[in-house]
Amino acid sequence: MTDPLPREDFLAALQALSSRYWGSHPFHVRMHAGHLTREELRTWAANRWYYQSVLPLKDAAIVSNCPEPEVRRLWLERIVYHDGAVEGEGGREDWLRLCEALGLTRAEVLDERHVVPGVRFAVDAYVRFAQTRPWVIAVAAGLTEMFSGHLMRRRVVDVLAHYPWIERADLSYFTTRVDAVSAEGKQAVDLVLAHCVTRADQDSAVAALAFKCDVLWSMLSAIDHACHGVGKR
Ligand SMILES: O=C(O)c1cc(C(=O)O)c2c(n1)C(=O)C(=O)c1cc(C(=O)O)[nH]c1-2
Repeated sequence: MTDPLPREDFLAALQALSSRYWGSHPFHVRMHAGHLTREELRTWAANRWYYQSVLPLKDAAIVSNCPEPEVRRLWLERIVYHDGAVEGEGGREDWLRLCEALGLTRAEVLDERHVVPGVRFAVDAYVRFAQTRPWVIAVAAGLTEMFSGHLMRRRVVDVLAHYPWIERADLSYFTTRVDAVSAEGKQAVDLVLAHCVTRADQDSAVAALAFKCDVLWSMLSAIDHACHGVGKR
């Protein structure tokens, strides 16, 4: 059997996947350069809504597969973060407010009429992954959060600079999320490093993170195609 990687090599193998992260996807590049139309931003927001809306289902799948009470306790906070402790609060609500600021009605976001098949397929694959794989491997898939803090910070600056009709308050999803996502990324990486102790588990964790990078990349490709009239039903 192959020896496990030393902790720093395992961490480096995970971090090396940042090159496959959706930060460099052409759609994000165009967004950050100010090249998207209002209609394209609306298509993005309505489609990404589908990702936002299923994150609690993904996290609940991790909780349901995890025998460790201290991990379950930590992970429940993620569900509450997105769903809010009460109606009208939380990440979900902040995303809906962003959609409204971009000119979408709540009803057309909630009924998912703009969600294209490629986005649904990619996002559903992420939920299915969490339902069917060991909890720590599903946690490893979420390690894209390690890369997202930097991207979100840039997004707020770039969007405010290039789309003058968008106000800072409209971006509260990102301004609120940015610290939480960095803390969650740190928490998740510590769990993965502590619980993936065999080489086989380490390899599965790296493969899980590569899979998640592909999920995110595929989502944006489907959104990009939809903006060009391809892939819409
Ligand atoms: O704006 C972004 O670029 C971005 C990326 C990611 C990510 O990398 O998965 C997440 C988020 N945002 C996010 O807001 C979020 O709540 C989140 C949860 C997860 C996850 O896999 O559990 N990723 C992300």
